[in-house]
Amino acid sequence: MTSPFTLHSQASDCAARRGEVRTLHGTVQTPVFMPVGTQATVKGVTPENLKELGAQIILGNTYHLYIRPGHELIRSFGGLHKFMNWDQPILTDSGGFQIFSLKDLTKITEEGAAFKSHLDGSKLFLSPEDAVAVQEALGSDIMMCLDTCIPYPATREEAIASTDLTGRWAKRSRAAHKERGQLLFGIIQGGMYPDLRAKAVEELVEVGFDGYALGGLSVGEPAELMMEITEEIAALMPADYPRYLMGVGTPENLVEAVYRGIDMFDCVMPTRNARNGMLFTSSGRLVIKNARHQDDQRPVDEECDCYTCRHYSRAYLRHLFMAREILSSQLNTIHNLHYYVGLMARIRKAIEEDRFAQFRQEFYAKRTVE
Ligand SMILES: CCOC(=O)Nc1nc2cc3nc(NC)[nH]c3cc2c(=O)[nH]1
Ligand SMILES: [Zn+2]
Repeated sequence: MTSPFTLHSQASDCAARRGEVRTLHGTVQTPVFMPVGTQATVKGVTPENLKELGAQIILGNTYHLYIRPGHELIRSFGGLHKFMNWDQPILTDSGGFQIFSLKDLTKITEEGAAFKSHLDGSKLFLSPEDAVAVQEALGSDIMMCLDTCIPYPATREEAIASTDLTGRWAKRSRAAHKERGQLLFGIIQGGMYPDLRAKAVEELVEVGFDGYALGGLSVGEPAELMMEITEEIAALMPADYPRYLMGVGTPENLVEAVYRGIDMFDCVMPTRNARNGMLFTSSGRLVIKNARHQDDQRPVDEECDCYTCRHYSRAYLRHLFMAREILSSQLNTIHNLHYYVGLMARIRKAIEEDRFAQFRQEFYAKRTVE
């Protein structure tokens, strides 16, 4: 197994590292934040907007695309890149998380997951092999194994049963994946039990993947617990392979997880919060509908050079939001994604210059809660 990951520099005073992941559609500089594009679009922005704000790689969602428009249709267009006009890397999740979040609609057996479509209630089934086949049809650069995401809290027995099943499914996913340049990542479960997670790492490394993801976190557990598990398990994940923390997180979560050795992140927060009028800035969060922005001529963030901050005032963005204008989502999303992608660029530079621990101090010093 040759690793797609190259380590450029390791921080001298913490686990943070600067690297790159080679994929079919290009090399991704890490640490990296991946905007979420669930239904073959990052909601509210075009691929050109994404390139301008610096996005390197985006997430597609297997479950949603399987349900609609269907992976065979997308295959007939030459895959997801062509279908959505995005020619840079795409990571597709197995959809496991979405299927299991429809929990009352899902039945898990050794064979796979039987579930009802959230669109029309029709009965569907995905085995680990099916999930790989769907992602191969989509042509994603990084595929994820079908896994079972353990809810929080879960008993040790539940965690053991679910983690062991995820391990058997990972073996089947690896066997089903024909080597065509697409990368396949394994997902570490284990609930909030470090010994179960350590065992899961060992088993997945034994099977051999192109990268390893920490699953089953950011599922409602306290932030401290998420960081404890991340710290302990990241240290056990192969240092010469990409480490991906799924579904995380706030800007603070990203800084803390990079500090503990994580390379890759995805989260709906910057895009979803943008549509709800919650904007990220270098000094904290800003709620645009707040009356105090009504006649404020300043941009969202004076330190931001995104398209939105270069052309529009807080007053205008508040007006668009109050009027429920479509442009509100577009401009707010451009700003929030620029903030997240820009934060990762500043983190990469800090690690290159071996001053990440200092960067982390300064990052907190500036955050006065708005
Ligand atoms: C992105 C890879 O996803 C998968 O294929 N399965 C999976 N997805 C998750 C997504 C998550 N999002 C959050 N919080 C917002 N936690 C997550 C966990 C998983 C997971 O365990 N397994
Ligand atoms: Zn901005």
